[in-house]
Amino acid sequence: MRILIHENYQQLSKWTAYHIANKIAAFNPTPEKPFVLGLPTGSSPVGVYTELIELVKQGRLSFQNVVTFNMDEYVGIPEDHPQSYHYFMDKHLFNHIDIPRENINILNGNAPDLEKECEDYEKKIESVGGIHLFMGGIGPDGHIAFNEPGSSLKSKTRIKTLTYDTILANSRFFDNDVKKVPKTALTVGVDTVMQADEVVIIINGYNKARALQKVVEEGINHMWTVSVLQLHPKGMIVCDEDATLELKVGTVKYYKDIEKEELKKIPEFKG
Ligand SMILES: N[C@@H]1[C@@H](O)[C@H](O)[C@@H](COP(=O)(O)O)O[C@@H]1O
Repeated sequence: MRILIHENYQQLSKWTAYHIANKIAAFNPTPEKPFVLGLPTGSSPVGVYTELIELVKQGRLSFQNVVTFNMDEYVGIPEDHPQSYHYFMDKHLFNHIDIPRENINILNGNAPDLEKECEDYEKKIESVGGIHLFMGGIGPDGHIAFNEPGSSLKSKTRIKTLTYDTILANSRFFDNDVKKVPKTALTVGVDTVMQADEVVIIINGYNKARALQKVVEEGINHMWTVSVLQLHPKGMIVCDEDATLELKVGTVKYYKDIEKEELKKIPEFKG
């Protein structure tokens, strides 16, 4: 598992966006052979989305042959609700890039049969040949997508009940009223993410420091679901200095040293 410690959020966002853009360009996607990208919501990826939009606007990157799968969606709020993940993705990415609407996949939290919706989502991922790169964020409790503590590390797409911690954390988007936050969500499973060829997880800010410490310095544990990344052959955490607060000084030095060439690069986009 690689850990890239960037000075700040801006640098982290730029590095990650350029990393993704380079992967798409190098793949040389076509309608028959699209690049398949897994995407998260939340505040963590917003900087990456802003950078990707900029590359598209400059005419240097195209999403014409990119197929996306989002991680999760609340159950029971309308798609045009400002806090739905459908709305979020349109606002922060899809409305500003050249991706065909039919290439966008987001779980439908209002489907008449939610279990079938989840099964169909897995089948759809399979039918396009799997996900090439899955980008993710984490909750302060180390959850990935909505795989709350205690989720099976082999889980697939399904309905999950949200923990009080998550409801509380997300109430900032619902007028700070926990009662307004949906209590269930549809989410890809831990294993759905792990099946991707490459996984890139963004961890930024002080409130993620404890989770980062668990994931990097402790073992794989279902109580910190993102820790399963230790098993991925191409797993990467991209974090900022703030998130490293709980890591040992030696750990931080170690990763900064082995990644120093990569960090120096602030990658160029070659596409
Ligand atoms: N389901 C989402 C996660 O996918 C996301 O990673 C997390 C963190 O959000 P933020 O990036 O705003 O901290 O929020 C929600 O729980």
